[in-house]
Amino acid sequence: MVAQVIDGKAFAAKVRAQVADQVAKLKEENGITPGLAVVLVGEDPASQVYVRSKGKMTVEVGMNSYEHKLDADTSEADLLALIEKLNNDPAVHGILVQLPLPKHLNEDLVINSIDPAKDVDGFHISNVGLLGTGQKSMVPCTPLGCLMMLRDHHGSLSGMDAVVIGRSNIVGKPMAQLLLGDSCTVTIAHSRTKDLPDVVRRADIVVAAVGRPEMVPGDWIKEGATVIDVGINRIERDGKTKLVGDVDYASAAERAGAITPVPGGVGPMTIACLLANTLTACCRSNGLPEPEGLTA
Ligand SMILES: Nc1nc(=O)c2c([nH]1)NC[C@@H]1CN(c3ccc(C(=O)N[C@@H](CCC(=O)O)C(=O)O)cc3)C=[N+]21
Repeated sequence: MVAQVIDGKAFAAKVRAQVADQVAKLKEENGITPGLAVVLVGEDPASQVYVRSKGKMTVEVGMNSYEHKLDADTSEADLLALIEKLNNDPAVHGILVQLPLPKHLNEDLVINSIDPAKDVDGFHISNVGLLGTGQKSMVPCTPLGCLMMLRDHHGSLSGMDAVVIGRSNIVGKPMAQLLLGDSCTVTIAHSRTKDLPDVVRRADIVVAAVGRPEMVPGDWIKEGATVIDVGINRIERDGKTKLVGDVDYASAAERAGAITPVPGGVGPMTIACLLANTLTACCRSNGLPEPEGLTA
């Protein structure tokens, strides 16, 4: 089988266009402009690239973008004070604190200081609990993007066997919750999983989110399975830097029914879902109906 390529870049452009339409309507009918605040602590070059790209796309869909760049040695008290200010700012509907944070800052404490209604990353313990109990929440952007692509490709996911490789709070665990919510039979696999290849071979849906370049070879993939590759790993090959996923694309594409490429798969969907979440947060805070097709 030669896999159909799931074009995340094109899908993300469609999602952003939907968001832009709704933002235009909000402005015209309600005089409201959604606003997203992004907080970056320190100078990690990769983080700077992502933050720039998020800011650009936020403005492109017609929202207000507020960027806060803080020195790497910013104190926890100063960061918490900024978050408190953003929590109380009515022009700000979404707050994202770029992760990872410098070591001296307590990530859990910082994330849990964000107003859950503005937590567009969906990392606050309240949102994690709401998602886990099937209640309305803010859903983490990367898993939401994966779910949108899976629903678009399959229609219903009901009864499918899904294996999520990776158990992070940011991707693996919320991804498993969303798949369970769509009535998949879900396995969360990780570095200690016994017979990982055989576990993966049972799956109709494989979501790889481990952060290890090309660790899933094609012969772990069941013929016709759908492969969602969340990994974004920068590697050196033939003297050049190259972006690869957690899946060995070439061999997996020979067996999968459908597969997301890296780059151009999950990554662009993550940012599109961040904008979708900001719109959702804005609608909810104003007591307006939620945007259709942009929530879990
Ligand atoms: N609080 C927080 N929320 C995040 O959502 C968050 C974060 N912190 N820290 C860093 C990671 C990483 N991340 C990406 C988003 C888009 C691409 C993306 O668009 N990638 C493109 C191209 C990447 C490239 O060329 O470098 C692609 O895959 O096609 C990648 C990575 C969001 N993150």
